[in-house]
Amino acid sequence: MTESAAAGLHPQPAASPEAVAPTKIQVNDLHFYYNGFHALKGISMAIPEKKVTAIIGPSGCGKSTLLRIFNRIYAIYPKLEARGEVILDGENVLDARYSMNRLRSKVGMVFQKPVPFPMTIFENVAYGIRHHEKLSRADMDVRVEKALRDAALWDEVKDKLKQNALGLSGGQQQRLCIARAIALRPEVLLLDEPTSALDPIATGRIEQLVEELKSQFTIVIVTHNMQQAARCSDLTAFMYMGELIEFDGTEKIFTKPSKKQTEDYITGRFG
Ligand SMILES: Nc1ncnc2c1ncn2[C@@H]1O[C@H](COP(=O)(O)OP(=O)(O)OP(=O)(O)O)[C@@H](O)[C@H]1O
Repeated sequence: MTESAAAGLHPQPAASPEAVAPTKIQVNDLHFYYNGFHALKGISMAIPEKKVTAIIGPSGCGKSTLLRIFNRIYAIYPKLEARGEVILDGENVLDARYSMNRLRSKVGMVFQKPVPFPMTIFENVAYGIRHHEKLSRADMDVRVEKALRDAALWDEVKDKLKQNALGLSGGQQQRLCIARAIALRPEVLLLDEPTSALDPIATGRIEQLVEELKSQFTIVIVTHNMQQAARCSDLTAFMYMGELIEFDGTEKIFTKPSKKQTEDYITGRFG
């Protein structure tokens, strides 16, 4: 733990019923720099296991940056730098000795725009599994079916598994991307504005899916849509200009926030 976190300079949010769950990811005094630009400033938070944590805040406040640090996407760019700790199950994933392969198998990510690979629906799911495990054909069939069922897509695609995934609708493509991520059996699922390219019906389907998946995964979702955060998360973090302003149970954030900045944002006074 860093000195400032150890000294309690970044106190954890007050205990709320939602927060009473084991911590899956502990963030300690996290700072992030884009080529010298200080994008995250001393973030500390405890993300509970098998709950949905939403990250909200105005454009440019650092939501996506924070999410991407959880699976170290930035590490491929030489001038980007993270300081502090992101402890996943007791180990700091920012430590260069923490293997990228291991991190990717524990932490899955789904992006804003669904990007299926230009291959069959079946192969989209099987491809990543093959990279990590050697399965028999029969076992692979079972794994792919389970991932597609868990992503609530199986019934719609079971008769066209050999068709190109690019022929699916946007909402189906996003559920396929979720299937692809969960097929690797991650423990944490990161969703970066997963519905911003979708219509309201497809959005509702994904929100319902998030609710169903939280019994199996720890989910962190970045969203611009406050109604979405209110509908589908247990905890909500409000960020502003690279700082974590408030982090608490979603109901409390939306009905009785402790900070004026949070209240101004959720009541639409800025942002
Ligand atoms: N590749 C980059 N290089 C330099 N600065 C960046 C880069 N990516 C993001 N930033 C800056 O870091 C800050 C945080 O960006 P980030 O994308 O995390 O915000 P966000 O809250 O997710 O925004 P949005 O809601 O618009 O997606 C912004 O000031 C942004 O301009």
